[in-house]
Amino acid sequence: GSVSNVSLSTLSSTLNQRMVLMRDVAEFKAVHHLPVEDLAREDNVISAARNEAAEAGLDPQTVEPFVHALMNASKAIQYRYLADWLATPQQGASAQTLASSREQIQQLDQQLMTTLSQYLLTGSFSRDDLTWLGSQLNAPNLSKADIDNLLHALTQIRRAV
Ligand SMILES: C=C(O[C@@H]1C=C(C(=O)O)C=C[C@H]1O)C(=O)O
Repeated sequence: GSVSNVSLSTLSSTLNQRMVLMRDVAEFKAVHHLPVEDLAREDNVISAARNEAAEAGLDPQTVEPFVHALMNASKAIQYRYLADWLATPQQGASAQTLASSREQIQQLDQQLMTTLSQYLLTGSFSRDDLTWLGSQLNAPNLSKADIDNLLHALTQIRRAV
């Protein structure tokens, strides 16, 4: 129905926005010699997402694999940028601060949970919807395997009973 079509396109654009932010995150980390993986931050992202999921009427436990898949894709995107920049260094880099990127990530994650909850009101993910969603994910440096992992994790998300 039209409600789920709207939710699905919101879902794809929110996911794209989150993954496009990874260029700034990678640039900041490159400039400041910070590692891509930050496990303390990942713990915060997971617990915030669980809270937002519960708030939005989702089963928080079913959201965790999806958030993990999202963070794996986010790290893979950053590693690919860093690898490319070894051969072609960035000139006059001017990324926003990591704190500001993380604020945006937090808001996008909240948006993801409310959108997912709305979408799942009308049923579970159909094969066609997953195919369409996969075709819309177009952030630079996102691989086919990253997309497959994300889509698989999406199908595990349930509304709270
Ligand atoms: C995006 C970042 O890089 C990695 C990916 C994270 C994410 O996708 O939320 C969180 C922590 C890092 O392991 C970050 O450091 O904020």
